[in-house]
Amino acid sequence: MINLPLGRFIFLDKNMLSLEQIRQEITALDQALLTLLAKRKAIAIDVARSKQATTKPVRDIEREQALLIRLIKQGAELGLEATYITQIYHTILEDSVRSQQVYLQQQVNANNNSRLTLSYVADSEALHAANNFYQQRKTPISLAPAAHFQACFEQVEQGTADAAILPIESSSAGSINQVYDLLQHTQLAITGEIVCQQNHCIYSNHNVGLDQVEKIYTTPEAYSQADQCLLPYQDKIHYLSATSKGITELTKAREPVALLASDLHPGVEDLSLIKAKVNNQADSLSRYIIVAKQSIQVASQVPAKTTLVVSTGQQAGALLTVLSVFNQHQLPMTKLESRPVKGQPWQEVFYIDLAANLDDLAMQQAFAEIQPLTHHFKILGCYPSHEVAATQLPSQAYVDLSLQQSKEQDASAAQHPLSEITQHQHCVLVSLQGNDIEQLKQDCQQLKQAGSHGIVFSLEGHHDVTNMAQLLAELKHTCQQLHMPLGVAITAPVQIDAANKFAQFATLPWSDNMDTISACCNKLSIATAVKVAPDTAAASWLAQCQKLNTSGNQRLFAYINETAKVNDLNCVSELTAQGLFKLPLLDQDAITHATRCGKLGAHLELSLRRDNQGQLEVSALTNILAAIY
Ligand SMILES: O=C(O)C(=O)C[C@]1(C(=O)O)C=C[C@@H](O)C=C1
Repeated sequence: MINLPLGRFIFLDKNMLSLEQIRQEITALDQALLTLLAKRKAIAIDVARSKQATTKPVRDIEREQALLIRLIKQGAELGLEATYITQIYHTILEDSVRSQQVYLQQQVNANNNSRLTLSYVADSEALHAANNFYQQRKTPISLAPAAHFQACFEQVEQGTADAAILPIESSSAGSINQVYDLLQHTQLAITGEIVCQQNHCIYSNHNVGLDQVEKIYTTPEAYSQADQCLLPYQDKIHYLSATSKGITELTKAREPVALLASDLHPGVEDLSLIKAKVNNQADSLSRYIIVAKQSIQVASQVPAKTTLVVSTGQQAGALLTVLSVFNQHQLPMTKLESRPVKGQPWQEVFYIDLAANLDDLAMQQAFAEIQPLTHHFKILGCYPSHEVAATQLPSQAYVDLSLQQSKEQDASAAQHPLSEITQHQHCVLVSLQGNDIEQLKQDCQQLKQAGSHGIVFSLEGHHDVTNMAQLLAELKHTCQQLHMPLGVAITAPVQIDAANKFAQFATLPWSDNMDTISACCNKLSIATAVKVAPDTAAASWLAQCQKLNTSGNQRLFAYINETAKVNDLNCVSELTAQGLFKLPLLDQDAITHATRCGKLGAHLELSLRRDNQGQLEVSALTNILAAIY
């Protein structure tokens, strides 16, 4: 029998009570939870005060890891899943870090929380980002809508607004050139950044499919973030200068028409959602900057970014010389953008973001060194970095936790077919195969309950494009509902289009015919892991790796079968150390290391099979993959 969490038994007892009574109990529990969360948040400010005195950085990753491990252990005793705990605590810790940063920033900038007039382009999702940002700072805002980005700059320069929020880049469509060009000449300073997730969706005035709509309205910016899904409907696309105009068109039209818009755009909530999350990339992030007349200081405990603009002239190696100064002072560059200079054909200025505080000694030294190397050099601002990356646990911690838990499990639970997953519940991808979608849906549900983090569906034997698309569309839907990533194991080029459309990552077998594998990788737009062949000679490793590296897929990984010979591992490690094997290699060491750096989560891949009686069984550990999706 599956080891049911304790909570389920309590739930059965509660069936004896009326729904009303149970809901009252839930309401009381929620109230108690909120009171505790508010207390925790208040204590975070005490921590910030103590850090102000000791100048310790706000973030303490080791403390967070220890806290998560302790909570996962305590949670397991209470029947709570590890993923449930880590998800909740990532949110709590993010809020704690942000609250501390806001407090420390207010100390160094003497912020009095008085009302601020914020300029923004009226037709944009920026408002949503700004509301969250200023709410956290307990700063009330009045809005000053502007018709375009230039008007935002003008309002702040002329004093009719205190600050402006402007989009600067999106992770799927790149930089917003107009805003970069306006930064070239402004006297304003960048005082903040906001990064937020954006989902583009298709809305309509009728509840119909895309085939039935006559027109699809979009702005060029929105289109560039979701063009792949609209390729079959090119003749229906109508461009508009603003999404709000599209909303007006949809309200006016009698016939079915559609609009591509961000789900954060005001007004979309009154339309029918006909296709959700159509972004070319699953996670589409938008980055905004805040500009104001006065630059700000960033407290030394808070991670900072500094943005500057330089021009170097066109002599050979000029930009390289400037960038190498940052390298020598170990100042990480997070963004480099070039823009043409108006009136000077083929001359360019470079915008550089550095992950460092302007007051750092290394920054001051670097700036002193680069000034003589540049024609033009201006600091656009130093501001708190918005990103608070969720702390990952080292994979060894997961292994220790599952070993400890498996020891504590009674013998009958250990014999359950899915107990292999339960034992590794924090780090498992399960591969499964088949044709029967109902059966597959059930399997996914069981796997989720047993603690699997995701699915790798084997496409072996699937060649019919239409059937494959139908099956994967359903599987994707099921996995989305279960919050599990869907990967596919590709065995033939005909499966690639469906993989790109429905899966979050793909695995490919290593093959002697590297041209075919390389061609597959080239066409895959999702993260792709290529399984490493056993017993390969060093020269052949290199040749294969070079082929893959020229495939054009930027999210390519090699991964090693756990049963690979020690010889293979040594050979690849040696070549990697010499800088010859350039594909990121996901062996156990790499995963542990990456997880420690908070970059990748470790996942073990198990296989799900059915025995002759149709009983589920999980094979022993087969592969090790990292969370590349
Ligand atoms: O203990 C600290 O140093 C804190 O700042 C508190 C806290 C937390 O909220 O638990 C928040 C941020 C740190 O990264 C670690 C823990």
